Amino acid sequence: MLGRVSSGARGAAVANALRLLEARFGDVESLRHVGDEITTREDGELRREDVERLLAHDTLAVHVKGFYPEKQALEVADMMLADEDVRNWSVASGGREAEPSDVDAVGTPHNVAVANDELEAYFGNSVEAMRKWRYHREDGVLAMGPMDKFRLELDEIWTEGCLLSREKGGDRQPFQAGVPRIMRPASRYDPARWTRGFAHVDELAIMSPDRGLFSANIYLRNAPSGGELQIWPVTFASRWDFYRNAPTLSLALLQDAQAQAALRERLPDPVTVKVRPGDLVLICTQRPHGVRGPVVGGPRVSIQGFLQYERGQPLRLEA
Ligand SMILES: O=C(O)CCC(=O)C(=O)O
Ligand SMILES: [Fe+2]
Repeated sequence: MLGRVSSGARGAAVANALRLLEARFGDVESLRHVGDEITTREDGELRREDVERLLAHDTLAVHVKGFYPEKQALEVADMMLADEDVRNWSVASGGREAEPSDVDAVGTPHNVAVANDELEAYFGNSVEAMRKWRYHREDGVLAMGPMDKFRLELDEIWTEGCLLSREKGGDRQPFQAGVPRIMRPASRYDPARWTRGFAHVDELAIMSPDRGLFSANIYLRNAPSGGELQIWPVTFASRWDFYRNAPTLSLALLQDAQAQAALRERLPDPVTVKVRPGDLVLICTQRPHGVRGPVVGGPRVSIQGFLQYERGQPLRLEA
């Protein structure tokens, strides 16, 4: 009888097979994205045709300038910076201990709640956490938060609409639509720390036109220097393209200076998106992307939500 192979041994064997495959057939250059890079809208309108192009991987990003009023974006950013519930967005990657990341979150992102076994608190607080940014101004007027506007308008324009993801069991509580992200200048220079920004994927998977993981970011306040969104223009839509380049692509899961340097050397140069307070940018998070570092001179504030896409189903927003 054959002995059972331990999952660790199997993992190592698979990794080795993929390394051999890449040495023989890998060709990152062949993944270079063809077609449009950034779809930019100057009029503040989120359009169905633009979302369609993003989901079909015809464009690297949809950039809607002035989606949310700039003055209000700065006001909401100040509320976020003053919030007491700030925590570091650290999650373990590549089977390693959780490491501090260069991003703070206001409240708790879902993946952090999973890693820390805090799902009960996450779902107990998700509605309240969203309503924080839907607020009464001093003049008594009710203001809609940036993610509120995005959810409403995406629901209006998208064929199957847009919903919040919901808890599987329990009370079927909603996920949060978005989590505020704060990036601050490094408090000290640490030569061991990678400062150019973390080029990463949030999910490592073949880019299918039928399903995928996307994200919506609404920018609320910029740092004086650094903080642009960068996207590496590669598309891997077939199994063959994916597996024969898998060892290189998987470097985008590691927040490690050596892996980051190797990844940047092998990928084509990134496309840089300059954003202003109030801009909305939609991307596919399976394609390497990151925030250009170092962030210098002041904090960068944004709010981010993930969009789960499955053809024929409503889009699902979660964070
Ligand atoms: O903050 C940004 O500009 C990028 C955020 C990000 O990594 C994402 O949306 O997946
Ligand atoms: Fe990301």
